[in-house]
Amino acid sequence: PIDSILHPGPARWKEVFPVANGDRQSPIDIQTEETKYDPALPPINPNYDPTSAKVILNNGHSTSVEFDDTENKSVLRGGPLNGSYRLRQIHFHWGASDDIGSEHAVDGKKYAAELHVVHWNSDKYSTFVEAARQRDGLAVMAVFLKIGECNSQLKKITDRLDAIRAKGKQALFTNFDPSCLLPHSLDYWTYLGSLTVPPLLESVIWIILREPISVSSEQLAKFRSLLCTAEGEAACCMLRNYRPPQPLKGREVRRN
Ligand SMILES: NS(=O)(=O)c1ccc(-n2ccn(-c3ccc(F)cc3F)c2=O)cc1
Ligand SMILES: [Zn+2]
Repeated sequence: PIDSILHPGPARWKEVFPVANGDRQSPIDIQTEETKYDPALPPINPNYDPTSAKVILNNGHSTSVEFDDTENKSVLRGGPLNGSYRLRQIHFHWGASDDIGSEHAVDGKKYAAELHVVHWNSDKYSTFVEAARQRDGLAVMAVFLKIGECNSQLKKITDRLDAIRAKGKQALFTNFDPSCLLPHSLDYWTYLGSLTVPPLLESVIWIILREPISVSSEQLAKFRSLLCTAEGEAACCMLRNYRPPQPLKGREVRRN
């Protein structure tokens, strides 16, 4: 199963998922001097209903908040997107220390962590799984987390992590609008890429917000105390879960 390949780490994923060496893999290191200003790019327009939030879970390689995506209650529109992309889940990536942890990098600089807000094209496709196999099927908005003040909005998540320490555990988590985790500015970079975790499908329109949000060192430590093992197994902490930057292979990165 996918879990067993996750453990050896990103270097061995290509043995099971040849697309790991594909032409539009993620994450990437964004060279800001090479990004192209596109005056035709409109603002992004997230519109989330807090009652869509359902559960917070530990899936063994990250923690995610899952949303009800059976109707168009929480959607992302605008930016590089054609039509509505329905919110499915949010999750995080982090590292073993505060100086690394993000998946995307900016001019070689990595942030302490990265939030991913995952959506699928509900105008053209009927399920997430179907959309995940299409070139324009998914849209993931990425937000960088930098070490600083305790983030009171993020506290709603970090305070629940002790209830889902073991892999497979979940807890009710509703009345949550992920817009509360977005920075003041919604300025972004955008490029065509992939899932950064197996099955590494090349179906993601990436929207990377240029302004980071803050996270305190103590909050970040709580993510690292999550376990990638189930209850009853020898405990193993989820110290890192980021994929390193992948070759750009001629792709363009645009900015609004
Ligand atoms: N880090 S990320 O690029 O945002 C990212 C990486 C991997 C996934 N991912 C992996 C498996 N799945 C998945 C879950 C349920 C399902 F029915 C089908 C999937 F592909 C998924 O959404 C989702 C998001
Ligand atoms: Zn992710």
